[in-house]
Amino acid sequence: MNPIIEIHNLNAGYENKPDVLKNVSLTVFENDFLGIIGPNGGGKTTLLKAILGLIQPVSGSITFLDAGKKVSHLNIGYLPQINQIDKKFPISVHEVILSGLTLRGKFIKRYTAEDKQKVEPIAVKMGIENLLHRAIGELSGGQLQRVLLGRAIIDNPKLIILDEPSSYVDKLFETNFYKLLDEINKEIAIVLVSHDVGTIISQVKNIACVNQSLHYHCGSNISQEWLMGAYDSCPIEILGHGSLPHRVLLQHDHDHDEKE
Ligand SMILES: Nc1ncnc2c1ncn2[C@@H]1O[C@H](COP(=O)(O)OP(=O)(O)OP(=O)(O)O)[C@@H](O)[C@H]1O
Repeated sequence: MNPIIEIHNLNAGYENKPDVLKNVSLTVFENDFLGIIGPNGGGKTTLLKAILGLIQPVSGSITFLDAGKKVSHLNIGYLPQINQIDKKFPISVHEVILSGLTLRGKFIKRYTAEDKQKVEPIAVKMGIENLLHRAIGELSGGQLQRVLLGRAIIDNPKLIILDEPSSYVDKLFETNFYKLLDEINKEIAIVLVSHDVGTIISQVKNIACVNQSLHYHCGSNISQEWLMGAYDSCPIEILGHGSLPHRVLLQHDHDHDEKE
């Protein structure tokens, strides 16, 4: 498997909190489906921001690769948490999907007719072609999620990053959404952040737990027992949640097991 992102000994954070991520190393592969879990405030979003270039590393490196060769840039689609979207903003589904196309390198910063033609096939793929002219304020949470997914993939990215995609949608939408992600994953690598460990277990190929440092767990065939063993230094609260195992990682400290 070819790596597309290699992170080595990354230290990153914010001006007033520079040590959110400590010594983080991680590889994301072509067609990977990597689940990122961890407690609130553990640094999951900060890791995504570092990958997206929204914050600069204090030290360490993030390298992008294409067919084994280092490249300066990787085309990454991002699907934000839907509570970050202002649904009152007067914009149509068509416009939101179109806005995922980068205008980088274009002399005239305007979408062409050719660009606009790319929207409909994406909407068909997402099953929202009948919503193209609706305002986003008229959509359900699940429909908006699909619109944002369409926006994330329209520019043919190598990787899409999804931050908590199943929050605020019901179980049926969630199941259908993950079927869609499986389809997309045949062509595009996915990094998925979720608090729902049950969802992560049933969907992803590899898992990373971020809590200042990062623990990587390779493989998709993860049993409850495996998870308990792998996280023996992290208190995990087990909750009943339909037929899926559902756990919440409580605040824990990876420095502790590194010293052992
Ligand atoms: N812009 C910022 N400036 C300063 N500190 C920040 C900033 N954004 C996040 N933090 C802090 O960095 C730490 C990690 O936050 P981050 O959002 O990466 O965690 P998370 O794992 O994504 O959390 P959650 O699961 O709650 O979304 C937290 O202590 C948070 O308060």
